[in-house]
Amino acid sequence: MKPPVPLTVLTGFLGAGKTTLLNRLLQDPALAGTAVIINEFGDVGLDHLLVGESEDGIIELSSGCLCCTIRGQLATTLEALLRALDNKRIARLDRVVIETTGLADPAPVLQSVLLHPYLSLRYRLDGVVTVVDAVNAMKTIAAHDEAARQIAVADRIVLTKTDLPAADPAVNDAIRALNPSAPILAAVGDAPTAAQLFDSQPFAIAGKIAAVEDWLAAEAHDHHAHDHDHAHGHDHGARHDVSRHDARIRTFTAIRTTPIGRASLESFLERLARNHSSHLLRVKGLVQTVDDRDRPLVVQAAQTVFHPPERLPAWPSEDHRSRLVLIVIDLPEEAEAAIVASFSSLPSIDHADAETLADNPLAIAGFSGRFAR
Ligand SMILES: Nc1nc2c(ncn2[C@@H]2O[C@H](COP(=O)(O)OP(=O)(O)OP(=O)(O)O)[C@@H](O)[C@H]2O)c(=O)[nH]1
Repeated sequence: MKPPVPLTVLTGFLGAGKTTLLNRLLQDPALAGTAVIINEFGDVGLDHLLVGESEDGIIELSSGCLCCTIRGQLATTLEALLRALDNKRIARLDRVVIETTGLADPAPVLQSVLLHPYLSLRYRLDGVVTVVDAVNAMKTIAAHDEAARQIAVADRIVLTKTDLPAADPAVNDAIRALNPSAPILAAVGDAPTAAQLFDSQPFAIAGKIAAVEDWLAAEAHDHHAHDHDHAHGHDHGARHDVSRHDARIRTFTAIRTTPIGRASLESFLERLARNHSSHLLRVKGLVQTVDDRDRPLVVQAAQTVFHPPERLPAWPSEDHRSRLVLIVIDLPEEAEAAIVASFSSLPSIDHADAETLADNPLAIAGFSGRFAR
């Protein structure tokens, strides 16, 4: 039998910086021959479009969460990769990286490989890399169990957003309380290399807090007892999701078919942040603006931190509609409908009032009110 293929799980809460890190790492020639499996919670996947310049080796698992309803799809995909390698349909498979959704509980993802009779022989769990956002982490750890678990199981931790003024210096201690041994590497400055993050010791429970063993054991029990059919306390999702996540968390997509004036977009985002800040977990989108229809803007927010939008050099797929994926908590349905309506019917005339917005005391933290050209 061929030597096992190293497999890395890349996790971290919503918007922490997983795709950004992956994009940078994939430019390293050491990672040629790496297959990337991307899973998103939103019902319109965007990450696979935002990774790298080509889609070679990028596999998008359909929407839903890897730790829940689509776990079977992960096993099928991992098996299909091995079959393609064995049948020489692909020349090499040097490594697999699985980027989980930000809401994924890592235990079921790990167990779906570790407990699988065939996959556990052909893949070697090389480690868990967890991305932690220095601005939002303290709040996130307190509010979402998954975020604490992602940190606790990590073999390597990458700390992002330490360059932002709102970065919280207490985050290191909070990480250490959950994970006493994983090296913490800063994403900013001397960014971690593939060699520092991959090929660590194989994933092991030793050195991790005792709860990690309990979570994995509980998951192993569920795995055998139910063959994982989201039976244990999962939300059977009235609106969009069938997952184990808090029923308070929802995702929806706003779509717009005509280009937006930049000032209108800025004003929309400003209102979104102002009116719904406590409900926003993630906003991510590709937006067609009036002034540059061929180069979409990538709009990004992690909770209340709106990152400066960036222009892509071209549309990454045939679909040129503006799409905004939102993941929200406790957002009333009427507010969701209002956001969708407002995004889809904004006036497309650009009022060019960016300066007024930049001076606005309600302007979005971390966002100058101006777009990069
Ligand atoms: N200032 C700053 N911004 C960062 C850093 N890392 C990531 N970002 C920004 O954070 C935003 C979200 O980054 P992503 O890489 O898309 O986050 P993600 O974890 O893949 O998000 P999901 O897959 O939706 O959970 C983007 O606008 C990034 O440019 C960092 O170290 N500093």
